[in-house]
Amino acid sequence: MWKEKTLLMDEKAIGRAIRRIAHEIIERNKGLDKTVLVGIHTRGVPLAQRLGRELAAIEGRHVPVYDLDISAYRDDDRKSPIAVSDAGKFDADGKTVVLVDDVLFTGRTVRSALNAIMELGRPQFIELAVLVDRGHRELPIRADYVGKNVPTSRKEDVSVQLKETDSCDRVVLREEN
Ligand SMILES: O=P(O)(O)OC[C@H]1O[C@H](OP(=O)(O)OP(=O)(O)O)[C@H](O)[C@@H]1O
Ligand SMILES: O=c1cc[nH]c(=O)[nH]1
Repeated sequence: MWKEKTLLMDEKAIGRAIRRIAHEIIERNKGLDKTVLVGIHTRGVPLAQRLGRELAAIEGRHVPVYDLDISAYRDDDRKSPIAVSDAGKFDADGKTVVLVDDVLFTGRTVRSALNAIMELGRPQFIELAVLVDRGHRELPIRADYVGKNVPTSRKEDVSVQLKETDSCDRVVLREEN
């Protein structure tokens, strides 16, 4: 049983973090000409969609958003690890792919996502955006865009809740009861 300990981000803080990351992506990539977003299932997908809407609102242009379901990849179902959620086919060749996830912990999910993307094309750059970086990396992986850095113990858990998948927008630090 998990017990909620601390509210790390409320709805406003999540919204502000996504807006800031959108500005950082535009600044770092000098626009959005080659940018595509890939949300990692589950909560990376609505976060990528929100980021896509922010980018469109700021720059006045559409940015493709795709879903990546790592569980399909891990189960060795190579048929379609990328579920296309945007018009047209996933095309990463020469592009800047921004991977989006809710929490970065050991880095193993991102490693699987990198494998899946590299098998599907040859992006020029792959960047990583996460809402929360909670530390404890087990692989040499870091995020380029971070909503909030949260020092945690290994016994704790960061629970990201989003309206699209949960009943509300909040990020909570939990501990085992
Ligand atoms: O850096 P890591 O150690 O890989 O941990 C981070 C991953 O763990 C969670 O996903 P989870 O596998 O719990 O699935 P979910 O997104 O469906 O909740 C989270 O959404 C990240 O994708
Ligand atoms: O704390 C954690 C660790 C991995 N994935 C999560 O969603 N939270």
